[in-house]
Amino acid sequence: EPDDFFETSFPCLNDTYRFYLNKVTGLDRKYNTGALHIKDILSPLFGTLKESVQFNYCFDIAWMVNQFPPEFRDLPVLIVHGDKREAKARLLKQAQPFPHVRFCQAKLDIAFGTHHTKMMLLWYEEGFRVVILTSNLIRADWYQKTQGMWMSPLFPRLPKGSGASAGESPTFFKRDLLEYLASYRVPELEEWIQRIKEHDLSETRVYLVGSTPGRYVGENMERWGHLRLRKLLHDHAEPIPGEERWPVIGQFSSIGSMGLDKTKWLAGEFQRTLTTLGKSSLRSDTPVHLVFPSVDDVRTSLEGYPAGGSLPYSLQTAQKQLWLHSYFHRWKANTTGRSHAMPHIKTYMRASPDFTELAWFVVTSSNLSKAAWGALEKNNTQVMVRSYELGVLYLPAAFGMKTFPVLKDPFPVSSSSTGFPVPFDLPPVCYSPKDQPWIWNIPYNQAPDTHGNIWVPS
Ligand SMILES: O=C(O)c1cnc2c(S(=O)(=O)O)cccc2c1O
Repeated sequence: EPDDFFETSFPCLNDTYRFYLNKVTGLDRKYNTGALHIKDILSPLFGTLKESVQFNYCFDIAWMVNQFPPEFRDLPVLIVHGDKREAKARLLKQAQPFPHVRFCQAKLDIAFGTHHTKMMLLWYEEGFRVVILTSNLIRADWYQKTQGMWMSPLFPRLPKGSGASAGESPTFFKRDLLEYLASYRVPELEEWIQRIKEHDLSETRVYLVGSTPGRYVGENMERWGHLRLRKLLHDHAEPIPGEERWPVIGQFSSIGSMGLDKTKWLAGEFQRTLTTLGKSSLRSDTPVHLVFPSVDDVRTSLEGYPAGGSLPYSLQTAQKQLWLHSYFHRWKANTTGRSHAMPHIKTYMRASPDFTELAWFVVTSSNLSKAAWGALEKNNTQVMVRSYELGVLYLPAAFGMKTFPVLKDPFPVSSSSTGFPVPFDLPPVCYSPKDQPWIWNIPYNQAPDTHGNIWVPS
């Protein structure tokens, strides 16, 4: 049920799951009803903004300022980023003309870690809203890519003097969000932690799945990354008869080094997590489908080869793990009209053998990488996470269901559907023998893209 004046006035949003795709320029309008542009998210229709925080990786500050409606355009914005040294200087220089934009540098003390987390904290006159998303704050990420977000309900202020545990949700989202923010250990977020404490987050039905750089032992191993996901699936999902035949699907826009064979991480600890449902886990016979665009998917996309600029799979990494490519499936999304809008969204899910039901669904900033999800070390007594990541887990039990039915036609969106709007076609389609995974740092000059261009990286 729409939770407040704002959402009822916005055209038909799916407020069962609050999972939305970005608008894509150039699609039939049918495929953009219920999809959101950044200007929609920041619109007064969702609340009267007072201040906001933008957690992200890549920023175009002047463009970002312009996405706010004029009446909100000079309200304070805090940027949480991971840039250092010259990159940090360039970022701060971008904000020279905008005194209302301030910065907070996230600590990145482990090599190759990045600040991938994408989140908006929106403080309104009327309350508070959280958006967890996959898009950078640059024009190209909101133009012709498939991107996703979870948009929270409007969280009202708690009555004065409410206790510390007030406003908690059945999924402990308030505690977990506060712990995630506290993990930055930066003064700039203190006032935001305090503000969130004063609000009622009890209507939240998703679980928070975050990553914060560090080396974790003991109970702390289950706080972040894939061991956090495993803990949630162990504690809040039910075993399913014949679950070994329920495939796992991972879909992402970049890939890290997975080691010399599948046992090193993917088919070991990561698959053990993804196949957990209640007490049972590692099903080594469970099908694992990985969705990553082929060269032809990129070539024939709306953006053409330049879409590959946001699919940073390098030749150096790919040639060390040719075994991985046998898991790959094409990017096909006729269901959402987005087969030619390359994915920058990242999603993970467990589907029924006939792909009509889901046991769970995750939308996140996390790509297929040990840096994002964490990797066990020291004989499985420690887990190392390199990057900041953030996503949400949808579990049927939190929606009073046993499984999520897969929604066949998500567009135009229907606000009351109980079907889950999976953003791409199920079952995923295997690469043909001629298909190759997109690799971003090699030339493609044999066939022109949709704009008649070839790709010759420098
Ligand atoms: O959205 C992100 O968090 C993100 C992070 N990194 C990217 C890179 S690279 O830093 O890996 O070279 C290259 C192209 C796109 C990227 C991107 O979209």
